[in-house]
Amino acid sequence: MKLLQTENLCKAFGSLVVTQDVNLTVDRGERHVVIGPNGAGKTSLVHQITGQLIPTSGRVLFKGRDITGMRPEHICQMGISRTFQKNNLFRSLNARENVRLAVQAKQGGWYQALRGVGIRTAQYERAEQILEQTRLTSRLDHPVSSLSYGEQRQLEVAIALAAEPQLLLLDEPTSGMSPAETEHMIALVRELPKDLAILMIEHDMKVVFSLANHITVLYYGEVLACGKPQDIQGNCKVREVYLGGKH
Ligand SMILES: Nc1ncnc2c1ncn2[C@@H]1O[C@H](COP(=O)(O)OP(=O)(O)OP(=O)(O)O)[C@@H](O)[C@H]1O
Repeated sequence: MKLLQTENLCKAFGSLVVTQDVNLTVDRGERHVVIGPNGAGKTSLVHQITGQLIPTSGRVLFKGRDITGMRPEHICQMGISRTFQKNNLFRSLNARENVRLAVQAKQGGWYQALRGVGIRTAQYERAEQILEQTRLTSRLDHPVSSLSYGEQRQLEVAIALAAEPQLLLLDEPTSGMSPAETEHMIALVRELPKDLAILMIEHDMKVVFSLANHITVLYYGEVLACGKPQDIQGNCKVREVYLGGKH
């Protein structure tokens, strides 16, 4: 059974069809990157998987269960977590507190918050482990507002990991980054546990070919091609509409 499967997924905003019969699968541990020109429907596709958008038709299956149209919190609890194109951090809190709150949310929110100091200590320990995993140990006590842009994006990944996902969705994790920050993010993603599946939207071809073991190309909401990186690189249609273009 596939970890994630979309079946003939369609989404229209009025007469604008942004997802058309998309069939996509992700296996456990797969590093799957979705590419496509601006406006191809990549973010809309991810929003339908994570419940931010309800598909017009078709289904999303996670571990064989139909999750189509479920609420985002419920989908997250089931094992899919995500980052966004723009970050969602508590800017006045430090990195450790941001991640601890995410750990607390995973453990049951307010009920757990009332259960005392022992629980909170364990949450801080878990937050520190995740921040080490995302290369932010030296920034534990720094407020978000003092972190560099690249570090803030790393913190977003840390918060998504706090939900202990089996599938992590990263929406343009390197957009706006300097070359050095991009290299750092590539290394961080490479170091994530091998059994964690990742579905990533990315424009930077260096990042795509550094990380992907599977690529889906979207074009006007449809899957233009799907396969291993070497197949995509050699695909004439893809080269014509995408890789050979300005992207
Ligand atoms: N809520 C909405 N209402 C109407 N149209 C929308 C909505 N959200 C997205 N769209 C349109 O859907 C199309 C696909 O947008 P989407 O953001 O999914 O593309 P994308 O491939 O992620 O683009 P980019 O690479 O620029 O982020 C665009 O034409 C966009 O304007």
